[in-house]
Amino acid sequence: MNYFVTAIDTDSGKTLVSTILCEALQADYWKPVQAGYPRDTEAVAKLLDPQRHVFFPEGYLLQTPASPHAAARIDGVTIDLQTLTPPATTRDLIIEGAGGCLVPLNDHDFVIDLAAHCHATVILVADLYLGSINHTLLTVEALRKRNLPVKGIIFNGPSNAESERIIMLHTGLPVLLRLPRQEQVTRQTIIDYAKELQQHWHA
Ligand SMILES: Nc1ncnc2c1ncn2[C@@H]1O[C@H](COP(=O)(O)OP(=O)(O)OP(=O)(O)O)[C@@H](O)[C@H]1O
Ligand SMILES: C[C@H](N)[C@H](N)CCCCCC(=O)O
Ligand SMILES: [Mg+2]
Repeated sequence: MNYFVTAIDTDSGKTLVSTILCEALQADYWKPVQAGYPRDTEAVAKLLDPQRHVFFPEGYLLQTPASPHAAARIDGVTIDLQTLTPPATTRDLIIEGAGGCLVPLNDHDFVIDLAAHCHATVILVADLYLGSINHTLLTVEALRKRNLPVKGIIFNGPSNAESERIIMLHTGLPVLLRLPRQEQVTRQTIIDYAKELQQHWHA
């Protein structure tokens, strides 16, 4: 099964959550479009057992840390959604987006279109900064408008009980995990939160 990890913004914790998902589901990992360095694929691979997962090469590895459509233009390439076919694997595949849902890949397609193109179920990462209620509800509206299946939300970083309550009330989505801010992210962090995620996965 393919899972597409998106978020309400860039730097919301998709890479960290993707690593936990790979551990929890014993899944492989693919970042179709990487804009700038360090590569998310390397960050994920560093925290997982290399014997148990495949870390597929990026579809587009762009040099500039910018919106993919702009980074691609700087590199003199155009991102073509049709070339971004998920790699074949017998395991589950965790596909990590770039930035949020409506980040442009080119003048026509958005990151959210990749989720549909990959026939993936979406996992939404939301942090709880002031402004995140609006960003989260808008993101869920955009996903629903496209009839994309959404497995649930993962809240990342400092908690905010009232924000969580109102987001759950309006979206009806299950919370798959709450991931507090870590002083240090180690292999043990990934193992611990993978176990917690497994408990909510089939609930
Ligand atoms: N819960 C957390 N505890 C500690 N550090 C975190 C946590 N969540 C995210 N970070 C750190 O914040 C930074 C941004 O997170 P991350 O790279 O996962 O974001 P992203 O959504 O994948 O961004 P991008 O759109 O660039 O892919 C990273 O340095 C990451 O290690
Ligand atoms: C470079 C960065 N870390 C992400 N990979 C891309 C974020 C694009 C955000 C575009 C936008 O919403 O303005
Ligand atoms: Mg990332």
